[in-house]
Amino acid sequence: MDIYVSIIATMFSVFALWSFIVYLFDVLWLNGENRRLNLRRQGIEGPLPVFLLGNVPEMKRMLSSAEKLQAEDPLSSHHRLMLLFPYFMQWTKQFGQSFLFALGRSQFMYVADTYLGLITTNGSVWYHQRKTIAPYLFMDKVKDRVELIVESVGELVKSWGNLIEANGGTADIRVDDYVRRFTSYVISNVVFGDEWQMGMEIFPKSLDLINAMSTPTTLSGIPFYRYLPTKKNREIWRLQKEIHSKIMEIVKKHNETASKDLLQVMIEGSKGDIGPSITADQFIVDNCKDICIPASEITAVSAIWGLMLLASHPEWQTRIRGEVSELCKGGVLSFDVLHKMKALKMVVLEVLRLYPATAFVSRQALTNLKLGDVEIPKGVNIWLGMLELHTNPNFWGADSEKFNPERFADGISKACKSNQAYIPFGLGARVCPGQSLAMTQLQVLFAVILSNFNLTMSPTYRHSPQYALLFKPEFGVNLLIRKI
Ligand code: HEM
Repeated sequence: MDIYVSIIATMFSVFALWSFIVYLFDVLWLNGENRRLNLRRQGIEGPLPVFLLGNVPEMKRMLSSAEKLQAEDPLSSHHRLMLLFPYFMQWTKQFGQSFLFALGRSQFMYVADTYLGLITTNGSVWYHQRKTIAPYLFMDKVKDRVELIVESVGELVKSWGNLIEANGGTADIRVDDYVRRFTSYVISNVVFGDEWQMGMEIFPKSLDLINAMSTPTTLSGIPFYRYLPTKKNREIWRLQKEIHSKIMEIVKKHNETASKDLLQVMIEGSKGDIGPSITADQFIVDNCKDICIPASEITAVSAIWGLMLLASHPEWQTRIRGEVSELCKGGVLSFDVLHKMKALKMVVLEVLRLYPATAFVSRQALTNLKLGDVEIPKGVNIWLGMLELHTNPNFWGADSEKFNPERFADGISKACKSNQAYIPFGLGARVCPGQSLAMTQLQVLFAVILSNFNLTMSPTYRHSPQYALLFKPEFGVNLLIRKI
C-alpha cells in the first residue's frame, strides 16, 4: 500500500513541477513571443531578444561602445542627442520608424513617427486620479499662482546677487540647485499650501529616489530584479518609505476645512469611488508623489537647459529683456503681461523642443487595441521617441537641429508640419495636466532672471546630456553671471 502512495506522491510532484516549469516558460518567454509574433506578422520587426534578458545585453554593449556625447560647442551639438540612444539609432536604420524590442520579459514597440495617431489606454485608478487633479491645474487656477511664482524667483535673485557682489561683479554659478529650489518651492506651495515647509523636505528625497532608480546595475533587466533585496533596492525602498511617512505626516497636520490646496483636493478625492485596489491613504500618497516628484524635477531640468541655451544666445536675452521693460514698465510681472510676451514664449517652446526632459512618451496597452493600421496586443508597451520627432527635418525643416525660437513666431502649427511632432507635454488623454503651470514657471523664471542678470557660458561647463529617467545635463550647468 505504502509503495502505491509513494508512487502517486512522486507522480503528483513530477506533474506539479512540470506544470510549474511550463507555467514559468509561458510567463517568461511564450507570452512575449506571442506578442512579438503578432506584431511581426503586421510587418513590425525588431532585434531578437535573449531569454530572460530581452535586448538589454545588446543595448548595454552598444551603449558602452558608443561615442561619449561631450561636445565642446553645445550650439552645434543638439543634433547629436540621439547618440544617447545608439540602439534606437541602429534599430531605426535597420527596421524603420517603428520596431520591437524587449527589456527583460517586457515587450516594447518604439515609434519615431506620428502616423499612429493618439494613443489612449488608461486604467480606472488613473481615471479617478486624473479627474481629481487636472481641473486644479487648469489655466484659470494657474493665473492666481503668478504672484507666488514671481515671489519664488525672488530668493534665487537675492542669492545670485550676493554671490556676484562677493565675487567682484561676476560669479561662476552652478545654477542647478537654485533652479531646483525655485521649482520645489512653487510645487510645495501648490500641493501642500500652509504645510509647504514640511513639503520641501520631500524634494531632496525625491531627487535621491530618481537618482537611485536611474542608476543601472549589472543585474538591471533581470526579471523580478526590483523585488531582490540588493543594496540599491533597499535604498529605493527606504526612500519610498520615508517619502510615504512624510506625506502622511503632512496629511495628519493638514487642516481639512481652511485650506484650498491640491492636498485638500486629493483628500476629498480619496473619499470618492477610488475602487477596491487602493486605500484612501495610498491614493493620497500616490497622487502627491506622482505630482511632486516629476513636476518639480522636470520643470527644473527644462529650466536648467533653458538657461544654458539663453547663455549661448545673447541676442535672445536682449530680446526678452526688451520685452520685459516695454511691457512691464518697471512694475511686477502679472499674468496679463506675461501673456503678451511673445519672444519669451517662443524661447520656452524652443527649449522644450530641443531638450524635452522626458525624452519619450510611454503607454501600455491594457487591452488589445488598434492604432492606425496596427493591432497592438494587450501588454505591449509603446514608446514614442520625442527627441526624434522634435528634430526630424521632415517636420521642422533643414534647421531642425538649431536653436531658433523664431520658428514659433506664428505658433506651433506654423512651426512644424504635423502637430503631433511637437509633444514635450505628451499627447492624448494623458497629456501633462501641469503644462500651464510649467510654462508659466519657465516664463517667469527667464523673464525675472534676464531683467536682473546677464548670462554667458562658463569655461567650466561641460556639455554632456545624459539620459537617467530624465534627459538632463550630466555635470550640471555652470554660467558666468553678472548684474545688469
Ligand atoms: C516643463 C515641465 C514639464 C514637462 C516637460 C512635463 C511633461 C510631461 C509629460 C511628457 C507627461 C506624460 C504625458 C503623456 O504620457 O502623454 C507628463 C505627465 C504628467 N505631468 Fe507633467 N510635465 C511638466 C511639468 C509638470 C507640472 C508642473 C505638473 C504638476 C504640477 C505636472 C504633472 C503631471 C502629471 C500629474 C502627469 C501624469 C498625467 C497622467 O498620467 O494622466 N507636470 N508631464
